[in-house]
Amino acid sequence: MIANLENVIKRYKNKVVLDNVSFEIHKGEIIGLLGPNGAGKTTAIRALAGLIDIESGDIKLMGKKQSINNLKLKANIGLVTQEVTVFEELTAAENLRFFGGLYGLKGAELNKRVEEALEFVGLTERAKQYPKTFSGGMSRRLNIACALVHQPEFIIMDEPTVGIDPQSRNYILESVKRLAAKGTTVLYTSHYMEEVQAISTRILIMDQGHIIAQGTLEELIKRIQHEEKIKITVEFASEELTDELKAIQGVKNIVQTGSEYVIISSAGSGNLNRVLSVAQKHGGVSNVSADKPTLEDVFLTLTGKKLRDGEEV
Ligand SMILES: Nc1ncnc2c1ncn2[C@@H]1O[C@H](COP(=O)(O)OP(=O)(O)OP(=O)(O)O)[C@@H](O)[C@H]1O
Repeated sequence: MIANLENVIKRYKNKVVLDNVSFEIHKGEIIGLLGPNGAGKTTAIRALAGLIDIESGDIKLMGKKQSINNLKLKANIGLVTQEVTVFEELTAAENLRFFGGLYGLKGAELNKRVEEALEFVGLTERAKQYPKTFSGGMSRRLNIACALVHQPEFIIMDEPTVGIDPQSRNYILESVKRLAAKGTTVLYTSHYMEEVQAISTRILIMDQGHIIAQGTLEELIKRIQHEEKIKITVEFASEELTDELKAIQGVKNIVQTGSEYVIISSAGSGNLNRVLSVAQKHGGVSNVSADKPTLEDVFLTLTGKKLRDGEEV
């Protein structure tokens, strides 16, 4: 077992940010921790990495109790923070030498690790350049290299792809898979469900301080497969239409984005005709589809919110 959180509670002032959070991470897994802004992902990671105290509960890393003072345990993990934390006045290689040095690496071993880390993130050619000359994506890749120069067995990445170009984003996602193929365990947080869906061997869904579901993508989708999902595009969206759709028997959730409505009903509701006749009454429908469920639907069914913007339905 790489990590184990048991009934972890963390509060900031009066707000419970981690509310009885429990999960396990096993060797070689790529865990995708998915949740909207403010769900508690970064707080969970900080607690796991021993950067903050918790109010109650237990956190174990590699079988040992995690705490703020456990420096030895921290040496076994790599943490890629949301903010890029490289030094602008050091070259890419010098940054890596600095971080490697913090973990006690020196001499030939340090040189080798620095070269490997640069190669791993595709920055070998940029070794002697300063981060201020880098694109956002390249800086993020250097940030990742700094967190893995000491070759930790567990690497935690907090939204490493926010605000970068698609090419660097793909590069980072591929590098996560390559890390896992080498036996490194990865915890990857994101509010992009496509990323989590693409790389994770197991997914944890977090909302308002709770882990609300966990499992493989297939397992999570199976949980909601009995739901009906109807997508319609209407000619005239209105509050009255939304209210009438909500009132149809069996309808559990409705998400409206402009003129598009996604209507989730419980199993066997057979609501397609009812939905269409309500929409007809309000000006007609220009498009209808019934899609296969995605991770976004799992989130929507469990929370009644869209993942991307945390918007209430
Ligand atoms: N140091 C702090 N002091 C007070 N409140 C905090 C602190 N850190 C986080 N919070 C609050 O705790 C909640 C969870 O925040 P957290 O950063 O863990 O969420 P998140 O899921 O990582 O979101 P994001 O994707 O925006 O980073 C938020 O409501 C946030 O405002």
